[in-house]
Amino acid sequence: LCITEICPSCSVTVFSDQFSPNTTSDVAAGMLIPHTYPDTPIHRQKQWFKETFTYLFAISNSAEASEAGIHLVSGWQVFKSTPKEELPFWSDIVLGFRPMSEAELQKFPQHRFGQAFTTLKCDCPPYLLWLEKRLKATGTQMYTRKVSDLWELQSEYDIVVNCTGMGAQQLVGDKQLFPVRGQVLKVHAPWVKQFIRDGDGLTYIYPGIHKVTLGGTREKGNWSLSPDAYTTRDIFDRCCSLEPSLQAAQDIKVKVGLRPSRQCVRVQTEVLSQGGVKLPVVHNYGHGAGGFSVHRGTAKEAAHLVEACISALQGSSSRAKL
Ligand SMILES: Cc1cc2nc3c(=O)[nH]c(=O)nc-3n(C[C@H](O)[C@H](O)[C@H](O)COP(=O)(O)OP(=O)(O)OC[C@H]3O[C@@H](n4cnc5c(N)ncnc54)[C@H](O)[C@@H]3O)c2cc1C
Ligand SMILES: O=C([O-])CC(=O)C(=O)O
Repeated sequence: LCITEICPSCSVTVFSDQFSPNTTSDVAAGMLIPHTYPDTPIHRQKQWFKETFTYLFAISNSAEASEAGIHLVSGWQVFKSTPKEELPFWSDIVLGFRPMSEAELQKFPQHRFGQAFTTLKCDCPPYLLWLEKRLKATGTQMYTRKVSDLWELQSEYDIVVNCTGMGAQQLVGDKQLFPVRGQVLKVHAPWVKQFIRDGDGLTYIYPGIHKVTLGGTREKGNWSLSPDAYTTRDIFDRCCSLEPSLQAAQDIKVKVGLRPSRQCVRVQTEVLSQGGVKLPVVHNYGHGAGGFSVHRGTAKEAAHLVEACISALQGSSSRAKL
């Protein structure tokens, strides 16, 4: 979508072996709370988050909000002891960030410190379907197809953009990319209106428009997409200890996804070459646990890399195909 906005003269084709609701992004809670990428400079991560927050905040204030599944949500991040970094880098981007009061902390007898703020949440899959609709409206073609080698696209396309998430491990042999398995529950508990996140990142309660997401797990190197019954019970118990009213939650569904994790998101141009023929590839994958929080920022940066590739394609047809 960003490419169609930044490079409007391009024709864009999307190939994917899975579409919504069968992607990792469909499993996510979709909360805008960044995760830090250790090898990406903080100013770049902050810029990605700011662009994403600004973009979604505008949608949340528009008549599109409910179809797009974007809404503001207030709540608390609570800690058993005061964290080293009391002010995270994103504290001036979310709204109304402040330390929790003693009165608020009384709700969490096992926690000593907390941060209250308002952020945005994307409800998935509605947000993904809304994006798909907007993309189709630009004339973009979408096909179900698994790409086994980027070079197979060379004869038909001038530039390839690789947004394959965990699939990049096989597709481009990226050994720095690893899965971090996450299991979550989606439950019916419409009285829960505030988000609650344990600062250790393991337990969270995120109310969406129709369902509340209860999490979670972080299992590095585990490729299993099968729900685990013991883990379901454990997540439920942990969430009930933060919000006891969840004991009355109904209609519990279990979902599992593999976070495409890396020390840094790979937003980068690479020029493949075979027998003197070149194929520019713009990579945009490796968003780990924070893809929703930075998706618009990384997509815009990738689209600017595409723009630069188009400028570099001198002598080729004036109408670049992606
Ligand atoms: C349990 C859980 C909770 C999460 N909660 C949050 C949250 O609250 N906030 C947040 O910011 N992030 C969250 N995340 C992280 C977020 O889900 C990911 O960062 C994000 O979904 C990654 O998006 P992606 O488009 O790169 O990958 P995907 O959604 O996996 O999309 C990749 C696409 O590429 C396709 N593909 C792959 N290989 C090929 C190939 N060879 N040929 C053709 N197509 C291919 C796939 O079919 C798929 O459609 C969570 C993740 C999990 C698992
Ligand atoms: O950590 C969170 O708050 C939710 C999330 O992004 C994840 O489970 O990956």
